[in-house]
Order: sequence, then C-alpha cells, then structure tokens
Amino acid sequence: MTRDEAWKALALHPDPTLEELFAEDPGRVDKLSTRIELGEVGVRFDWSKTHLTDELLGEFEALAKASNFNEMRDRMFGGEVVNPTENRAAEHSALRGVGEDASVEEAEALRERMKLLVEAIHDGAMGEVKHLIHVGIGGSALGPALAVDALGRDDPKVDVHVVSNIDGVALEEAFAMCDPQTTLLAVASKTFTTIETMTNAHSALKWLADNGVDDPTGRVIALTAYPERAVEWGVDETRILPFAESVGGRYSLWSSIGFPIAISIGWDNFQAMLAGAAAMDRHFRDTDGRDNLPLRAAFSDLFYLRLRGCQTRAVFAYDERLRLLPDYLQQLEMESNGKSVTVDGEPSGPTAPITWGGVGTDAQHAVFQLLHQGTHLVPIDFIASIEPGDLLDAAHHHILLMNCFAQGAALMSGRASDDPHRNYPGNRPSATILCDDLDAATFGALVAFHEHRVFASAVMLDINPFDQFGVELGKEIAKKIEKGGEKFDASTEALLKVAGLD
Ligand SMILES: O=P(O)(O)OC[C@H]1O[C@](O)(CO)[C@@H](O)[C@@H]1O
Repeated sequence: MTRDEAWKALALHPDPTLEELFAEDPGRVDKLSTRIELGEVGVRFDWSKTHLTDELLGEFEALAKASNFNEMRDRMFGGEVVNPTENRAAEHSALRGVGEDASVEEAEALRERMKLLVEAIHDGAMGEVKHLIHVGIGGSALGPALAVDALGRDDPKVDVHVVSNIDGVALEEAFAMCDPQTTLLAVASKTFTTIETMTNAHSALKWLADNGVDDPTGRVIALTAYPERAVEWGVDETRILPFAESVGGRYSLWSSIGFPIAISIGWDNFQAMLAGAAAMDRHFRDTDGRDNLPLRAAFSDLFYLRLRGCQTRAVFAYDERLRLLPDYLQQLEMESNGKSVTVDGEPSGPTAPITWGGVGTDAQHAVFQLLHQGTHLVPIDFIASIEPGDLLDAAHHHILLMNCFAQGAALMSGRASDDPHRNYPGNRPSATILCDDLDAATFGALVAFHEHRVFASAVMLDINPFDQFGVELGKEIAKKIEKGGEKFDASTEALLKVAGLD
C-alpha cells in the first residue's frame, strides 16, 4: 500500500460521536489508556476521548507502514542521516543513553565533563554562586526555562534567570534580581553566532564589569556545538561545555544546554530527567503500532489535521509548574513540522497545526468558551499530576484536578438545550496525560514523548522535522537593514523612516 492509498482508506471511515464510541465498546478506556512505568512513578496516557477506533488505528498502522515508519525510527536511533537537507543525524536520544554506540559514548564523555563543572560550582570552585543568568534563544532557552520553572522550585541550588529576548527589558529584569558579585553567566548558543544571544552576553559582561567584577569573562560558562568560537570569544577552555552538531537546537535541553537545569536542580535530578526521557525512548524504539504512545498520539494528531481539518491543537497543563510548556511545544512542533514541502520538495498538503494553550484553571475563564461552543474544532491535551506541587490545603489540588477532568467530560458529552445560546454540542476531543507526580523523571518522559510524537507525525507526513530554513529570511533582511543601502517595500521603508532607522 502507498501513502496515498492509506490516506484514501482513512478518509472513507464513518464518523461516530465520542459518546457513540464509548457506548459501542465497553473496553474503550482500557484499549486507549496506557501507563508507562518510570521506576517509582508512572504516567497514564488516555487517548480514549479522541475519535480513534480499532479500524482507524488499523488504517493508521497501514499509513505508518507505507511511510516506512519503523525503518525511519531505526535510522534515527542508529545515528543515520534523517535530516537530509542539512545532511545530519538527529541524536538527541543518544544524550539520554539510547542511540548509536559511538554517539552514546561521546555524549557520556561530554556529560561527565559537565557533571564535573556543575559539581565544582556547587562545591564553591567559582566562589559563592547565588545566581546564574542564562542567555540563549529558541532551543537554547525554551527547554532550560521550562525545566527550571517546572523542577527548580523547591530550594534551588542556584537561582536561574533565563534571558532570551534581545529587548533589553528582559536582561534588565534579570539584572534587577541578581547580585553581580555572586552571579555566573551562561552563554548558550549551538552556533555561538546568534545575534540576540551574543548581544545579551556582551551586555551582561558589561553589567558585571560596571558593577565591580574584576574578570567578567572568567564568570562565563559557554554551552555550544562550536567550542572554538567560544574560545575566540574569550572563554577559557575549562568553562566550555560542548555538545554534538547532530543535536538540534530544539532538542538540546538534554545536552550541555541543560547546564542551568543541572545547576538549579542538582546533578542527580538532572540525571533522573534524562532517565525518564530514556524510558520513553526505549518505549518508542521497541513498541510497534498503536501500543506505541507517541505514534498513537501522532495518529490522533493526523486524524484531526488531515481528516477533520483542524488547524490548531491546544495543550492545557493543569499544573502551574508547566506554565511554560505551550511555549516550549510551540517551538518543538511548529519549528519542526511547520513545513509545506515533502522530503523530496513536493507540495505536502497540511502539516503541523498551530500549537497553543495555557494553564488550567486560568484558561477556563478565558478561552474555554470557544472550545465548548465556538466554530473551530480544537483537539486538546490535558496534562496533570495526581500529587500536588504545593503544600497548601488539599482543596487546591482537588479543585484543580476535578476541573481538569470535568472539562474533558463536558467537551465530550456536551449538553443539548432548546436555547441555542445554552446548547453545548459536545463531541469535542481531548486526551489526558496524568502523571503520578511531576518529578524529574516524569518531566523527562513527558518532553521525550512530545519529541517522538513530532517525529512520528513528520514521517507519516513525509516531511523533514529537523531543518528550519523558514527562520532565515527574516534574519537576513534584518542584517540588510542594519547594513543600510538597500531599498525595501514602501511600507517597510516608511516604518524605518518613522522609527529613525533609515
Ligand atoms: O542555539 P543557537 O545557535 O543560538 O540558535 C538558537 C535558535 O535559533 C534557531 O536556529 C532559529 O530560530 C533555532 O532553531 C535555535 O534553537
């Protein structure tokens, strides 16, 4: 069967409502809910409130087969080139110990180097360190920011501030919270050339110097795939933590880009995060068909994208600690799969939906009106933890979880009313990811689950998830504007003039 034939077969399926699907199959919850064990804790992935059926799953398995999914997955874990436009492998799983032997070995050696530096800093080798300003952008910031915010709340070893935006307001905000005498600066950039990061790094060095720090460059830790550029920039080799070129920016929090995470939560917790991700890697690598959680989620994503025309998908963590998750997933999903040509350069048809979301219960009082009664069908992921993240009265967490589950139920069942304004149509899909507890291991597994889900979708869509040429043109034009002497369209010319940049 070809991909086209598989898609045609998928399009022929009837369209029962979610309630009908539950009524038809009493075993539905068990069939579509899977728990993954991560040592002492586990995570339940419940896709039963989506429109997936046995028949659809069978057709999607045929699509995966027609897309050579198993072979592509083996190639990724085997360290082969899976990013043909850049002639690169994609070896983020090797950073977690699951991958091609030589890459795993190299990653272990680099991790050992990072461990020594992290522990030395914790032991006082760089004097008293209370704060770390981490400058980076995109994949060099979003993962660290998410992980530090999620896991580094209880008694962090060092207070970490992730600064990404070139807007000086962001850096000033960090300065205001740090004491220069006890602050380190992490400069995180895979390429070590990104203008926002390098400009922020320079300004942070100046701030240290202006505030009486004798050797500001001596306070810098460089995190990069191009250590020679960091040396040129003036960082001592002992404070450069390299990572492999085959690790993509948006997949790099497991590498030395995760330095601020380890500095905040400590080495053992950082390792636990990697171990949680590795458990998900092994599940993804070793499980076939519908039982494979990221693949099953991708089946559902593609069903809503291609067969129900959904242009967005939303994720709501009912957990304040995951408030940065939508930002992180936006880059992971949209920079990876926001493409319009296949691997061979042909028009692809619809690809990544727009990812958006927020935290529950806040979002209920803001955007859920549209989700329940609006004209857009939006598949939703709910994410929650059975154990609370707070020490307050248990009522807080009970109300939080009850609301999370109530939303999924209400979206699915709806409630008919003769009054059209009070009618809830229902039949609106959601999936629920329920962790026993949000700790380093479940966090790692959760992020790795999303990485593999993106990859699985890309394989079935026949697109390359590992390049990002779409971000280049704007950067080039910004450079041309800076250089001067070039004419742009009339609107841009007028804006430049009004802002005094012509
Ligand atoms: O780590 P670097 O090289 O500074 O790049 C930062 C980010 O810029 C991008 O290349 C494009 O915006 C991202 O993919 C990447 O995460």
